[in-house]
Amino acid sequence: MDLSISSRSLSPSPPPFPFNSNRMILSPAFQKFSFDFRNFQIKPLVSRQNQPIRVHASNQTVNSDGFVLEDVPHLTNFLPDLPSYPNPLQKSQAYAIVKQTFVTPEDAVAQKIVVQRDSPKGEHFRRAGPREKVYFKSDEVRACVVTCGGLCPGINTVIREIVCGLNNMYGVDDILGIEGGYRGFYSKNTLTLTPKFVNDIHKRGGTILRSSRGGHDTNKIVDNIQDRGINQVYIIGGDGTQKGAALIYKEVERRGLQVAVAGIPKTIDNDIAVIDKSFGFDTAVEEAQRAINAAHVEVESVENGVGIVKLMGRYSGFIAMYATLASRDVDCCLIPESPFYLEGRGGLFEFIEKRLKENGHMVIVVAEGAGQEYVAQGMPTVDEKDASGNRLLHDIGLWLTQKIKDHFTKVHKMMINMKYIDPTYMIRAIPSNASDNIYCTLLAHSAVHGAMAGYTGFTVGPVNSRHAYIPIARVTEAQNTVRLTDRMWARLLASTNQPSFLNCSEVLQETVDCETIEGINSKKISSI
Ligand SMILES: Nc1ncnc2c1ncn2[C@@H]1O[C@H](COP(=O)(O)OP(=O)(O)O)[C@@H](O)[C@H]1O
Ligand SMILES: O=P(O)(O)OC[C@H]1O[C@](O)(COP(=O)(O)O)[C@@H](O)[C@@H]1O
Ligand SMILES: [Mg+2]
Repeated sequence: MDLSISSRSLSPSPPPFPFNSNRMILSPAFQKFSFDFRNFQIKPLVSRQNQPIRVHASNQTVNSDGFVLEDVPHLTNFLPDLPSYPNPLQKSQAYAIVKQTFVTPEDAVAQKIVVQRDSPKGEHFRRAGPREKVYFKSDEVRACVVTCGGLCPGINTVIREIVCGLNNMYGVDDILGIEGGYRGFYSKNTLTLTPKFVNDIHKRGGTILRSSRGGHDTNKIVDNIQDRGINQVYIIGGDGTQKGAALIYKEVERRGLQVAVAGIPKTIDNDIAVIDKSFGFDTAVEEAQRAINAAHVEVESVENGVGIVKLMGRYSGFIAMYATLASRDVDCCLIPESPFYLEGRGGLFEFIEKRLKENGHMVIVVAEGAGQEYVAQGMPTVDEKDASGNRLLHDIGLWLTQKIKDHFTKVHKMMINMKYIDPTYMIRAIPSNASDNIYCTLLAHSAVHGAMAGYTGFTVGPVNSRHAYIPIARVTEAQNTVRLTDRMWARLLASTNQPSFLNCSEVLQETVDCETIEGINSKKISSI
C-alpha cells in the first residue's frame, strides 16, 4: 500500500469531512477502501448487501448503491496539527446577507445527474466554496499564480479574480506572478500582483504573466516555492499543466510543507475530463462564427465556391462541432474523432459535388487535428513534438484545399473557387466574452476558497453546473472527446446532412446499432 495511505490512516485527526454516514470512500489511490470515522480505520468497501464493491481500474465506476466521495487532499492529512481560524468572510459586509455563506462539509456534487429510480448514488465531489474555517491567517499568505501551455480567452480574467478574490474576500495582499510558465519559477523574477495592477487585464487576450511549454522541473519548482516562502500556488493550465501540478503537490506533501496547490483547468479545446466545459470555449465558438460567416460570404459570391475554415482542436473537435451547430452555414464538419475519406461513395468529394450542384457553394469546417494520418501519408515520418511533448500537427486545411482543387480540376474539369481561412490564433488571442468572464470569476473564487480552507492537490470546475473540487488525477487520466454515439454529433449530422463517414467496424460497439449505420452508409473506406 502506498505510504501516503498509511500515514493518512494513522493521522490523529481525521480528514475534515464528517459525512453523515461516518464512512467516506477514499480516493483516488485507495478507492477500494473506505474511511470509518468512528473507528478511524480503513476498511474494504462493501455495498449495502455487504458485497465488496467492484472498483474499475479507471476509478470511474463503483458497482454499488453507495455514495462515493472522490475526495481531494487536505493539508491536515500530512500536517495534522495545523491550526484553523474563523473564515474572515464571516465579517464581510457583502457576504453577510448570503443565506448560507459557508459550504457545509456534507455538500457534495454528483457526477451523474441523470439517474434511474434504483441507480446507485454514485460518485460525488466536494462542493466548492468558502468554508467556516480556514487554515491560513490572511497576513501570512504568500500566494503565487502561474499560467502554462497554450493561450485561451479568459486567462487574464482568472488571474484578476484570483488576485481580487484573495484580496477582497480574505484580505491577502502578498501575491506574486510567476512569469513565463513553469520554468519561470526558477528562471525569472516575479511580478507583484495587486488589485490595482490587475484591474483592467480581463479586457486583454493572452496572459499578462506569459506562458510556456516544457520546463517542468518538479524539484526546482518546489525549491523555489520554499525559498520564496510561497504557501499558496495557483496553477492555470491544461491537462499537461495539471499533471505538473499533481507532481508539485506530491513533492510539497513529501517535504511536509504548508503549501496549498490549486489547479484551474484551461484549454480552448474543451478536452478536459469531468468538468462541464473549459473557460474560453464559448468565446472561441462565438469568435469562430466570424470566420465561418466570412467564408460563407466569400463563397456565395462566386461560382463553385468552396470555403474551408480551420478551427482549433488537437484531439477533440468540440469547437468545430459547436461552431458548426451554431452557424447553420456549414455544409460539412470534420473532426479528429470521426475518420473521413475523400473518394468513392459516401466520400467528401461526392458530397462536395452534390452541394455545388444544389447550391453553387459550400463551407467546410475542419478541426486542426482531423485527418492527420492522411496528411502524414507520403510525408517523411518525423514525429515532431513541442517542448511539452505534444505532437505537432500537419496543416489539414492546406492539405484539404489542395486535394479538393486537384480532384475537381482533374476529374470534373471544373474550376473550384477555393477560400481557405485559418483563424485559429486570432480566435485564441481574444479576450473572453461576458459569460466566460463570469465563469472565470467563479473558477478563481472557488480555487481561492479551496486553498484558504486547506485543500490542496485539487482542480476546480463545474460538474453538472455546480462548482466542485476534483482530484487532479481525475481530470488528467482521460481526455474529453466528442462521442460519435452521443446525440450532439447526430444533431450535427442531421443539421448539415453530411456523410457520417462511418462503417460498422469503426463505430463504438456498445451503443450503436451497426446494421442501421451500415444501411445508411454502405460504402467502403477507400484510400485517399
Ligand atoms: N506529464 C507531465 N508532467 C509534468 N509536467 C507536464 C506534463 N505534461 C506537461 N507538463 C508541463 O505543463 C506545461 C504545459 O503543458 P502543455 O501540454 O504544453 O499545455 P497544457 O497544460 O495546456 O496541456 C508545460 O510546462 C509542461 O512541461
Ligand atoms: O501553437 P501552440 O501555441 O503551441 O498551440 C497550438 C495548440 O494549442 C491548443 O490551443 C491547445 O493548447 P493546450 O493544450 O495548451 O490547451 C491546440 O488547440 C493547438 O493545437
Ligand atoms: Mg494540453
